[in-house]
Amino acid sequence: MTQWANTAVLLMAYGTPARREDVEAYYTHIRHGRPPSQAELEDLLSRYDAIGGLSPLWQITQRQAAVLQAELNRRHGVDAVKVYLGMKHAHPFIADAIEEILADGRQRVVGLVLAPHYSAMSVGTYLDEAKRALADRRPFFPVESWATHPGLITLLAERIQEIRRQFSDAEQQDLPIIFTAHSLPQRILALKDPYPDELKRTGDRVAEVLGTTHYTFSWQSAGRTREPWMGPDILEKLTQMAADGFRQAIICPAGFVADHLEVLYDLDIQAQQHARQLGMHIERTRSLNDDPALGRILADVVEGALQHD
Ligand SMILES: CC1=C(CCC(=O)O)c2cc3nc(cc4[nH]c(cc5[nH]c(cc1n2)c(C)c5CCC(=O)O)c(CCC(=O)O)c4C)C(CCC(=O)O)=C3C
Ligand SMILES: [Fe+2]
Repeated sequence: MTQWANTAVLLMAYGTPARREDVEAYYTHIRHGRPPSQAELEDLLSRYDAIGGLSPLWQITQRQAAVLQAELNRRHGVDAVKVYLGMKHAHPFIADAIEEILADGRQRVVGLVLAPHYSAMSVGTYLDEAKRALADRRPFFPVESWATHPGLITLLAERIQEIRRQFSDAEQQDLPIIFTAHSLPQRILALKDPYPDELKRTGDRVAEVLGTTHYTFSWQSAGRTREPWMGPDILEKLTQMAADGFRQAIICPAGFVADHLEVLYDLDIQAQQHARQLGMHIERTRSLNDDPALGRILADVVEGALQHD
């Protein structure tokens, strides 16, 4: 029998700078302590400017914690399972959240990342940081992946159905779906990292629910580093599709659960502009953000992690 009382959910997300003055420190943290060049910093600042100055990610992350908390309260009573936010690259950091959890006297910790697809380089590093900070002081129940949770599949399928209506009847006759996630350095492939397959499993299941075979995959938002990153990048993908005669497509950024720079800039500004130049009509699916359905999915995932306690 699972004991719910005194459980903590360490809900982890990327984090974003709270103020413009914090962008440099944030970027330095992402780069493992190496400060960016002036040009790199200005490039990042100009992308934030293009989406209105800063990212809404932190506000959305807080609302996502709230919908999960509401669902856990409904299922297990108020305060039995309490959600704590820990960011990878901004305040409150993962280690800060762990200290708060211990100070509150919580007896077990579920580690859950707001990204559905496991990679040792993404979700794996959040879980490693949580484990390091917890240092065996409480039992830890990590969630590695929720890529094929049935609720996630249904929700993404609904988001795709919803965006179809933005296209004319004629366009809907030939409307491929492009599932995207954040690119990672190519070296993860040599390590047999599950990440590409994780995204594929999500896309395959969503397409199956929609009853379509008209879909493909692409990576986006590759980092500005010297090493090669996984492709095809979404911009190359659109170029290729235009060359193959496609005039429209739906982009479903299945690797992300919130509106942030990668969605609002890389897709809504950069990819849109590229598509216009190619004469293509593209639309992206609405982010999950604080949809109560996301709260139910995350609550299921938390319960699944504790099943064997
Ligand atoms: C896998 C992955 C996810 C998805 C899973 C998850 O969510 O964890 C993700 C999400 C995000 N990445 C974000 C921001 C950035 N990521 C960067 C750079 C990098 N990302 C990487 C990986 C990922 N990142 C990597 C390996 C680097 C290179 C690091 C290096 O140099 O060694 C840079 C540096 C500049 C640039 O390259 O653009 C920025 C500004 C924001 C917040 C944006 C906002 O504020 O709204 C979000 C949600
Ligand atoms: Fe990133």
